[in-house]
Amino acid sequence: MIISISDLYQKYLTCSGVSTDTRKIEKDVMFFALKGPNFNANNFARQALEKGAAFAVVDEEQYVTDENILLVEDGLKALQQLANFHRKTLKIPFVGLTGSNGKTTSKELTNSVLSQKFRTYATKGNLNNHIGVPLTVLAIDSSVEIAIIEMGANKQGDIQELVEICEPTHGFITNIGKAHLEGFGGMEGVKKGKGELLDFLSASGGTVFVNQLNEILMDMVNARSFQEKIEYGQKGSFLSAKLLEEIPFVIYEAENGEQVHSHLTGSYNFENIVNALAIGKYFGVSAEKANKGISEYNPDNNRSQFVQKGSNLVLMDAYNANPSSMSAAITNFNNLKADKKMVILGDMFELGPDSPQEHEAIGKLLSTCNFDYILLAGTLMQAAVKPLPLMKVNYFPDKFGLHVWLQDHEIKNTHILVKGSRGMGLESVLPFLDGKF
Ligand SMILES: CC(=O)N[C@H]1[C@@H](OP(=O)(O)OP(=O)(O)OC[C@H]2O[C@@H](n3ccc(=O)[nH]c3=O)[C@H](O)[C@@H]2O)O[C@H](CO)[C@@H](O)[C@@H]1O[C@H](C)C(=O)N[C@@H](C)C(=O)N[C@H](CCC(=O)N[C@@H](CCC[C@@H](N)C(=O)O)C(=O)O)C(=O)O
Ligand SMILES: Nc1ncnc2c1ncn2[C@@H]1O[C@H](COP(=O)(O)OP(=O)(O)OP(=O)(O)O)[C@@H](O)[C@H]1O
Ligand SMILES: C[C@@H](N)C(=O)N[C@H](C)C(=O)O
Repeated sequence: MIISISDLYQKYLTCSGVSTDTRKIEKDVMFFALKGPNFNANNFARQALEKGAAFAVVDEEQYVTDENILLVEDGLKALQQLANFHRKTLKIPFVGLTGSNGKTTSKELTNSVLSQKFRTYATKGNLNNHIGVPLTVLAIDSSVEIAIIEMGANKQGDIQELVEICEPTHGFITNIGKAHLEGFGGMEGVKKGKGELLDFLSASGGTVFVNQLNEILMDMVNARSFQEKIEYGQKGSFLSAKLLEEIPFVIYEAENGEQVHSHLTGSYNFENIVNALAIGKYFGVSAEKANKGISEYNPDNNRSQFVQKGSNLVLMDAYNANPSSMSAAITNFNNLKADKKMVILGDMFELGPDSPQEHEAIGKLLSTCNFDYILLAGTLMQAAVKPLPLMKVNYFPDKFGLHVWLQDHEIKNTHILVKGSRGMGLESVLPFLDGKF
């Protein structure tokens, strides 16, 4: 018999957590069997119990072979409904955020600031989709005072689905950029899709935060009405900070006059910092503590991360790439003072019909920069070569050619930017960059 969500919730309350993967299972969890492109996890229900799960939730009756295997109509929907059921029991602020770029960094910074004063729970890593958001919500226990939920999308409707699960009380959009253009159907589609967070906050009496310096976001916010609107970024507004240096690392002057040194590079990361400062101030975190939260945050996972390789300093930004973040990273790197500079750039995915012109635009931007080496990899990046006839460019249709080139050329005392879409996995170049070849 199909179990109701409220009965499932009573069982969840006796569990140590929730898991969707028998390869990473922990004792006494509730295992949800999901279906994906590679596996039907109903097949792993018994294995989940054997590995220590307290219950396994399946959506095909033939797998109900134990009293602790529970049947639901649809495993994914049940996971989402359970998360929302749990959400409704948590009477705490939920800060929801989305945007084309800077979500993870803004989320980590916001968490770092708020955790100076509160017990917080923030999305782990990048668990930001229709599976990741429910898992995040279900990991929040009653000791948590503020939740920070990152929401990702690659098409319209995604954010709508996520806000209905996590019901944010507060929220902001980091920015609107040229990311996932294929699924969103262009920039207007991105605005509409990301705007689903604003629609929810508007309809539910929530609080919106908006950086006044971002005209697109201001227009989107001003097109809706909100119970509470917190505008920041400009002198005289709710909160402002002054960018003093952006490269190699952002240094800013805070409202309390402190000069704060961050571990983040580029003016684009200053925007992420200001988001976190505004939210911290709203929730009553003192300026000193908020600044401490910002200066303590050090990026990892290949997002704007400086790595020393022999005599070379590598700016690893290979977690993802799209026209907005690629342009921001190139422009920032161009401003960096160094004797020798190299860029290793890979394809940007999910751009649909705009892909050739967006790659070409990156070539045009590179033609205005001053780099000693330009290495471009991937079939899409070929379009970036055209605007660079007079420059010394090395183009490789695949990573193999790029690796061979790096093996054959001894690169020393050079600053190197590495950026490309996740699917390119450009972190593979790291072993070739320590100048030992
Ligand atoms: C469904 C799932 O969680 N899959 C993960 C799994 O994939 P796998 O290759 O093993 O195969 P299946 O998906 O077919 O598996 C089905 C289930 O079977 C489980 N299972 C498998 C084998 C086994 O021995 N035991 C098992 O229990 C399995 O765990 C499945 O539950 O493993 C992969 C490797 O770890 C994971 O990568 C895969 O995760 C998928 C992709 C996923 O969506 N995970 C979420 C928890 C998540 O939040 N992932 C984020 C990335 C989110 C993201 O891409 N965000 C985008 C925007 C969102 C767009 C949205 N519309 C979308 O389509 O997602 C952004 O730009 O930010 C992360 O992992 O970082
Ligand atoms: N405010 C910003 N504007 C433009 N680009 C940015 C901004 N913040 C970060 N980036 C770029 O995007 C990269 C990824 O940052 P981050 O992981 O914070 O974004 P994200 O939106 O979470 O991406 P994803 O959802 O793919 O993880 C950074 O390394 C940087 O190149
Ligand atoms: C990894 C995923 N969240 C993402 O950002 N995809 C784009 C297309 C990328 O990899 O650059």
